[in-house]
Amino acid sequence: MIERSGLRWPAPVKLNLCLHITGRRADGYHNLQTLFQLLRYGDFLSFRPLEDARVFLRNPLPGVDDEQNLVVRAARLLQSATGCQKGAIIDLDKRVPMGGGIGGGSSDAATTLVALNHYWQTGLSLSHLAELGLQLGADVPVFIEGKTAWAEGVGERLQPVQMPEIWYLVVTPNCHVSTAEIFSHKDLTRDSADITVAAFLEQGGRNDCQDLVARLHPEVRQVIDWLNQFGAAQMTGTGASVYCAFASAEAAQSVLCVMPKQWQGFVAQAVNTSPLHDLLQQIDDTGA
Ligand SMILES: C[C@](O)(CO)[C@H](O)COP(=O)(O)OP(=O)(O)OC[C@H]1O[C@@H](n2ccc(N)nc2=O)[C@H](O)[C@@H]1O
Ligand SMILES: Nc1ncnc2c1ncn2[C@@H]1O[C@H](COP(=O)(O)OP(=O)(O)OP(=O)(O)O)[C@@H](O)[C@H]1O
Repeated sequence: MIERSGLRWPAPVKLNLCLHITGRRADGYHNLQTLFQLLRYGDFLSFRPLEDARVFLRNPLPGVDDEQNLVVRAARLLQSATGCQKGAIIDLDKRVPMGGGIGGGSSDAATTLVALNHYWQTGLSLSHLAELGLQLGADVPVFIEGKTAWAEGVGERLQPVQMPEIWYLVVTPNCHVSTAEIFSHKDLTRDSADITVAAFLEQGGRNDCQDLVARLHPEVRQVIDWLNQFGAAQMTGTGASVYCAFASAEAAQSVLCVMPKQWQGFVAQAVNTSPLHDLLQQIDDTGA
């Protein structure tokens, strides 16, 4: 175990390069097909392990009770799944918009499971951690497995895919879209035909939630229309963020520079391997 103080654990975000809803399960959850594209951009966490079972979050999030924070919930879940009696003081450097459809909270949870599994020496495999993480959210497993991937089921059946490491501009309007509300809306399209990953790679795909979200939240429509001037804009997850691909960082940055000020935006590179896994590799290489 490495206990270097100041080790910063990345929690990268994702884009859904398509989101096809193919059916509704008996428990109300939806089966989907999506391409999870990981980005080199996200939150950072640091951990100080404790010899007793207390879990502290040093910087609470506005509007989120510490016990509801996915970071604390992930730590408690690992304790209860393994019987581990250790704890941690956790620093969360929150950089990404909350509730934006880019999986920020899910990625924080995934990084917490992976990091505490390391510090507490609980010895779970990544696939066991991914299975645990699914209890916290449908987007958690992909961040634990750490590969850009084609996903089925509710997002837990993952097949790594190599995608071009191009650049994305991601724009988040100032409105909140509830994932549960969109998935339970009567007008949501739930009968998309299953396609193969090869068909997606050849023809691309769409986001089945996009038209509904844009109708319910006109600001999302405005972002789509604005970004469409520069390329093919698409919404990620259930919104509210919208993205557009660029061949270079400079091209994406030049559009960010003229973005209306009422929106938040960032430019990030697409990556096939999560920065979290780059760090794990570095830890391995330096002889943990
Ligand atoms: C839209 C996506 O972001 C695509 O990556 C995910 O499918 C959503 O993942 P998430 O935010 O981790 O969602 P969860 O916290 O698991 O679920 C939030 C709510 O959305 C609905 N939900 C979510 C995922 C799914 N496949 N079907 C659903 O019906 C459920 O009502 C659930 O109560
Ligand atoms: N560490 C956390 N970071 C962000 N949100 C959190 C966290 N813990 C709990 N939450 C709650 O989860 C909600 C959704 O957060 P998140 O940023 O993951 O949404 P999202 O980007 O839409 O995710 P997804 O794409 O997985 O649907 C927030 O509105 C907040 O109430």
